[in-house]
Amino acid sequence: LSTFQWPNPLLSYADRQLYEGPLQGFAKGCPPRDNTTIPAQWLRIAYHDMSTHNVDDGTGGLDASIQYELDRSQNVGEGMLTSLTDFNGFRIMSPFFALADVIALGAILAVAGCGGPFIPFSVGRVDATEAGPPTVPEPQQDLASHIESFRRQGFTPTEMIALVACGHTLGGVRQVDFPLIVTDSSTVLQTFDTTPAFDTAVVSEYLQNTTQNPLVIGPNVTTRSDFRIFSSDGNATMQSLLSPINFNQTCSSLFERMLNTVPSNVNLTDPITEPFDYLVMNDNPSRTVTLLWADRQGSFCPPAGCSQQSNGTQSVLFTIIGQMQGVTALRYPFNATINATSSISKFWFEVNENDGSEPIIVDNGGVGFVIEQDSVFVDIGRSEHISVDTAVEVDEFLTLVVRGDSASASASVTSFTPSLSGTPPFTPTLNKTDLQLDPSNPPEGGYTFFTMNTTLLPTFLDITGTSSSGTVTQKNFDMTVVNFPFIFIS
Ligand code: HEM
Repeated sequence: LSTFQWPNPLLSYADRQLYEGPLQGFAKGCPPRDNTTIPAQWLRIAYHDMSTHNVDDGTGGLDASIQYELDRSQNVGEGMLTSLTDFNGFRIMSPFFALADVIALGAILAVAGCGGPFIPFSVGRVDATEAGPPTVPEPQQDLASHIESFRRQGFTPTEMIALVACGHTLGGVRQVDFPLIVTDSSTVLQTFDTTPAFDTAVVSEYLQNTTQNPLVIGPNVTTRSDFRIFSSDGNATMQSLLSPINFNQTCSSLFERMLNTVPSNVNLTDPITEPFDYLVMNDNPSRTVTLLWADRQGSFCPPAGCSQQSNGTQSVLFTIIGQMQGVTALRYPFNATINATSSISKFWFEVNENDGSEPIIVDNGGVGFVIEQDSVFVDIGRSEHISVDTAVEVDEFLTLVVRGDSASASASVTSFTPSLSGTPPFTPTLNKTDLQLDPSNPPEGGYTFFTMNTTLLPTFLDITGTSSSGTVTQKNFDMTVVNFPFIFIS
């Protein structure tokens, strides 16, 4: 059981993306693409995006400015646009989860997907709205320039050696983009080492002089940047990285710093290192989990009400991150009826292993899971997900029903829709809609009902109700995790 305090939309969402999110499907098993691997492409773009950081004035860093910098020669490469399209395509950007957070998540999944170490995930990045300075190091630059580039990005000369070795254990150099580095035109991509995995082969092959790394042994001495960097301390750092344990520890902590390199006015969360949205425990078939709640007046309700046992269990399918950490979890769903008049102010759980031990109370660190307001919210049960088969196509839309307290005079919804564009920059659309009173749901139980039609494309909604007693907003209603009642019309 964790110390995580609910509600925290950013941490909850980031945790879910890390442990149950869809992005891992492209990283799991280190899958090949474009003669390299998807993870190699994802790791490189994270470094290039971060490369705009300047420690001296606190500007730049991992801020998705890369989406405005793709036309620069230093960002040449098949994987750049493809990776950004991957990240946008999963539609996991949210009002509080920036593209830069998705780029960081991509790098974490990339390293894990190829068998590398876990990198703790901090979130809260902010996307830039324009390009940063052209400060990605390039192979033809000399050692002094590279040392200065890494200093400006916040890394010492020793850390530079390790960071490049950790990065260049994946992927390689493309002939069409770097014809002076990979001169054999029959080679599409020359890998940095002989294994696609995230491992020490890049180090051992370099130290054994068997390396094929074109930035070490390429015919053009000027572009042997890896050679100059790796040998800059007499190979001392490379020798230390021969140990797989040290390699993994060093790469994990340097990548964590790389991903957390953000403009100085951006504050990141503490790192996420466990799935805290759940009770993570071994399976116990005789366990019972009870949901309890207090009414709006603050009292725990009379015997018949305000407690409900879970109706079954669902096992949680963890991503590669959960799998590598060996965690297992069960989710306990509940179906509870709450009296509209007495309503609910907070809820908590009782977990009973039924093995003679004391039941455990899970109450959000003592305060309970507090429902801040019950004036305005989406009425999931009265909303409908409608699918119409027109013989030509299937149209899908939602009829959303919003409940406002009886005095509500008006209600509006601001929707967040991730970019539908095929090309960067991928900027979301915000749309505000005023809601109509819902004729099919007359006022009841102290509530007025409003309705709107929408497509399934928005992912987050802010719902605002205004009455003589003031304005109340339910922020960040996550459309992607709700199963609305489904209606099929043919
Ligand atoms: C002096 C610093 C560096 C130089 C000069 C450099 C240079 C290069 C070059 C020329 C390529 C080939 C790109 C292509 O053909 O598409 C490449 C690929 C790559 N670099 Fe670096 N790099 C540097 C530092 C780093 C760092 C710190 C990382 C850490 C994440 C990194 C990660 C990668 C990866 C993963 C690839 C493979 C991409 C793929 O296979 O698609 N590089 N690098």
